[in-house]
Amino acid sequence: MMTDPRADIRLAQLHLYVDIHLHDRYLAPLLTLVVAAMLTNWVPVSWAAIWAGFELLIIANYIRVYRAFKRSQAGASDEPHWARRIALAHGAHMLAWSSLVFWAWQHDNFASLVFIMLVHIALIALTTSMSNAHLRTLERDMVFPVLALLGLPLLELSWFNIGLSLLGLGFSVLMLLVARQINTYSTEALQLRQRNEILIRELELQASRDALTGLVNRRYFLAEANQQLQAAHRSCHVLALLIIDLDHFKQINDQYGHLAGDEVLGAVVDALKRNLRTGDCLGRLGGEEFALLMPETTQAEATETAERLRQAAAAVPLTLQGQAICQTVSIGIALLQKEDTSLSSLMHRADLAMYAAKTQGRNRVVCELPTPAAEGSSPNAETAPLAV
Ligand SMILES: Nc1nc2c(ncn2[C@@H]2O[C@H](COP(=O)(O)OP(=O)(O)OP(=O)(O)O)[C@@H](O)[C@H]2O)c(=O)[nH]1
Repeated sequence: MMTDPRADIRLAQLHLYVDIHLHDRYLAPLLTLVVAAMLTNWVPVSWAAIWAGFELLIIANYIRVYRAFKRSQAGASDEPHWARRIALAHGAHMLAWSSLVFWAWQHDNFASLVFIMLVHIALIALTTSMSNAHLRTLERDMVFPVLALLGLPLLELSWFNIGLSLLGLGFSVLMLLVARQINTYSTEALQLRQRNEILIRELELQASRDALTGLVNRRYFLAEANQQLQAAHRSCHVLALLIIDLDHFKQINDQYGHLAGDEVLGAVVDALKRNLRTGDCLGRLGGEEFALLMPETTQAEATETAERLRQAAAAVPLTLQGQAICQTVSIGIALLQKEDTSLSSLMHRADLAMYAAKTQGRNRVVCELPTPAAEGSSPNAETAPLAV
């Protein structure tokens, strides 16, 4: 399913926001205790304790929400939900700290003023630098600090308080502009990363796929087959390899042209694909030759599948220049033996079986003769002669 790339980026930004804010789990409780101790200069100890108690609960809650988000493996469509939950949980923290203005404010008390401004400036500076990763949450985080600044003149309507409020608001606006700029840069960086990931995925796909048929290419198939071969040896499982080759395909090209030949190749491969089991790997070795790797497959099962594929290819309805065409395939089967330490001997035997099918008239399946131990058991059998 396609997702909105901007939604993916917003989700990545929310992760960034949470990662940065998770540092708070050590610092915020400590700062809370220091500030509560200082608060006792202007409010009774019990009030400061209540403030600290609430704030510690709020910290525990937003860290719980952050962790739940990190564990949730949320997709891009869940981002608005988590952004709201996180903004709500962290908003409570912003409210608690912004409210210090009202707890500590005292008429004509210089120390209280310094405390308020210090806490408030630090709050705005920390918020804009820590929350800028996710713009919407940053804006929500800034609501309470700004409201607290606007509320200063309500405590005492004086030019001094109005000036402080304006200075604070000016500082907040400036910090917000800087935060937005940083957010623009981080968005660009995330977009670049996203584009790179898409390009790398496309390149990897192109490097492993055959453009005409969409099958895995020779290089990928051989790597996959080598891995399957080692795994089959380790677990003593049977493994079958089929080589599938189109019959008299040159005639199609010569008579109807290369484009028509491409069409036939595509149609035959589509028919083969429709008849595969999950777990089997069909690859294009080159030209009109294909290979099918069938893990945990006995000779009887491989022969049955090969026969099904042969019939499916021959049944593909093809019409070229008004003429009905029947494109057949010849299939050779080899089963993994204990002496097949590398893929080449197994492929060689499957190739020999396929050529035997060609020489015997094409449009048929040939399997190397099973030794008694090979059928339905481990790949520890002796190599057998070809059988038709
Ligand atoms: N249209 C098209 N033709 C291809 C492609 N790859 C290989 N071929 C052609 O496939 C033909 C293979 O011819 P041959 O190797 O003589 O085999 P054949 O005619 O199928 O005969 P047998 O295999 O003996 O039955 C050649 O004409 C190649 O040019 C391809 O991607 N598209």
